[in-house]
Amino acid sequence: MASSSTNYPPFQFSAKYYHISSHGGTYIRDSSFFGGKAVLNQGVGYSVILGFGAFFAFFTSFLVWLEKRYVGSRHTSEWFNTAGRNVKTGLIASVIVSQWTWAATILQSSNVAWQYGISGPFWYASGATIQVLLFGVMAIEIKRKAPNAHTVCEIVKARWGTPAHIVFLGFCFLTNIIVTAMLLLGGSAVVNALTGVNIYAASFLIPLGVIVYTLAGGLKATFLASYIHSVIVHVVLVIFVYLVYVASSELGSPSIVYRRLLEVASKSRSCLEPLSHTGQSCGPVSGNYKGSYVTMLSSGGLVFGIINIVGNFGTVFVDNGYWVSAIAARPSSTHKGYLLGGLVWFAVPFSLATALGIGALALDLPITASEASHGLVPPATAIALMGKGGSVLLLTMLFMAVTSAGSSELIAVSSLCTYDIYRTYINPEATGKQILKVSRAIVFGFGCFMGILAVILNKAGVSLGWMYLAMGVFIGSAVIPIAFMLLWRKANSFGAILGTITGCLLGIITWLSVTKIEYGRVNLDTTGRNAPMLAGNLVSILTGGAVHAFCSFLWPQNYEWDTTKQITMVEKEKTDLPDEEFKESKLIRAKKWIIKWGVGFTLVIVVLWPLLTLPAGQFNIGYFTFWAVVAIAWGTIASAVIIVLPLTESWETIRSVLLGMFTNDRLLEKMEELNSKLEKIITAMPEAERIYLLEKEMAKKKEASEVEVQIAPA
Ligand SMILES: NC(N)=O
Repeated sequence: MASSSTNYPPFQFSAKYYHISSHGGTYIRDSSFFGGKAVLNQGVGYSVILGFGAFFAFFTSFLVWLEKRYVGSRHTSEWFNTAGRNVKTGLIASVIVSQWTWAATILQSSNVAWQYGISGPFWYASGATIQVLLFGVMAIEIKRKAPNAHTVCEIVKARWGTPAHIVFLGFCFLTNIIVTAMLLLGGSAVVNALTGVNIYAASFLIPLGVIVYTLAGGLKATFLASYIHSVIVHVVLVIFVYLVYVASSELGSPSIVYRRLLEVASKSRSCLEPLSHTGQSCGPVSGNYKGSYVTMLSSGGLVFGIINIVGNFGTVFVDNGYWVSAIAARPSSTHKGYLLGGLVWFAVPFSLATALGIGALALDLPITASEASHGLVPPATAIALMGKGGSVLLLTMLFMAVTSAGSSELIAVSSLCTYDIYRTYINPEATGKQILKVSRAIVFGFGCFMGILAVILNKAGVSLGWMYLAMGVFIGSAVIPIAFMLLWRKANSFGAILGTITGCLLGIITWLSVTKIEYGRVNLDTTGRNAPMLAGNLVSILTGGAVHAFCSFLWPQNYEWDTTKQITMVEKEKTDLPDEEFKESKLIRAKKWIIKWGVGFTLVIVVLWPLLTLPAGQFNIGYFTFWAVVAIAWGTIASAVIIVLPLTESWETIRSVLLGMFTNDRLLEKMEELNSKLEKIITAMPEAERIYLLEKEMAKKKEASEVEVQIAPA
């Protein structure tokens, strides 16, 4: 029960996070959860980083080798950078999920749950799902308007020329750098907190395994690895969700979690020193209806939601990685892959943070604001509920997220450098071999740069939470111009350049000015607060779009995508896809489909769903239980789909590989295939058929006469 006395811990269930002062017998809340002490030893940390890294480097390279040997993929530069443009819905969805599951998805979503209660995970998930759903429209437009492109910037250059190309190349690189920085900041902070591995060593070692398997197999290796990473992330997600709401002896049911959430936020709770410390969660939540954690009426949650929407438009639309995945997809799969990927991904922040972030509050853990913003809420809950096992599970999940998203960033940067710098400005006649060599050199170079960048940011004291909120200020201005590029024929080059640059500059000026006006000083702490971040994010994205639209109305380009359709491949690949796949009428139908479902789901998850929750005010126990059941069900169904679908879809390929590995049947099948192809070619050419039949006849006669010679007595 709550108490205003300092002689008792406020709740029995969290008494272990209080200690008795050495003089005077008063209870003091622990000043932090981790207290600088690692739960696991360094050996475990190094084993996870190096062991998993080495395992995936070996395993995915092996899978790619199997595919080459038994399925017959040719390892050209096109294959390295586009995976043959033939990837099916399930694998594309799994790639999107793993590419979009960052360290922040696991860590920052629980941080906002810890700050704002149930609205935090909801706004994290919905505010970062809609971009993926809507990108499905862009994905289908790439197939229609730039079917041979390798990167987004190739399309920019083909439509708007060199100056725009250089500007957008800069923004795309900035996006890759920001995303990579967040991956390593979150990854190194958690590895350091859980295992004591030096934070700088972790920053350098985490990218190592990723570099190796990306080098070995290019995009296809990252796709195969992504599937395995997605499976592991989802299995661990389901474990944690069931642990908090079903199985744990400390929590274990929505009703217990609900009651605890009311108790820890109650007005009567004393939050004075030493029963709580500045920055720890204690008592009513400022900005929430009735100070409650169980309400969607949260001003902080809503502001975070808006910042989240803006920032994530930048990190999808301006991240070449999503364009590369769309390019790699087969035309009939691309839009469905993005829709399915978005809906499955929703579960990762929503279900996981509704479990681990809300769980941290319900357990009344003495987490500090600094620990939370460095991403340590989920590991704290995992440790509190499962001890060392929980921290190993969380570490594994996080490592999977960081490495698979990291490898997609490596490929994104490598294809930009290769096609947009090397092939465009240095060696336009580059052969496939040269392209492949440059792609690999960039993967290695950027991988090393990732490590150095993380060390610099860690030294500067930048946290994952700060970076996550600031990303939209820097790159948001490029979002609308990039979307216009494929969607609006009037959109002109001048407006795209002007809008993108002025939007970014005005966004940064607004962000820093609001910080100065509101808080009087500009530093990492004050610039990271909600009000300046909201202003900077909104000004950046809206200015970019408004300036571009204004200029395009004044001087419309009236473009018909003829030059984007002329972008060429390096090696002309033979495609296994039927012509039907590229039919304009089919692609138009696909576009209508994704507009209907993408926009429909967007409206449901950012407008309808939150509106429906408002009349509930502070949730009652039934409403909260329903909310928890939705989180459990979404997590479970999404996990089942993303694990099973890619397997069933690729069953033929898996069967081929297994047959090839364990029997000679595959060899015989291949020979039969070859034979029938040869026959088809020959029957299509009457002259060749005549010679073929003549030679066959002669061979028969020769064989018969040899037999006669052998039978005839000497
Ligand atoms: N990918 C994100 N925004 O978690």
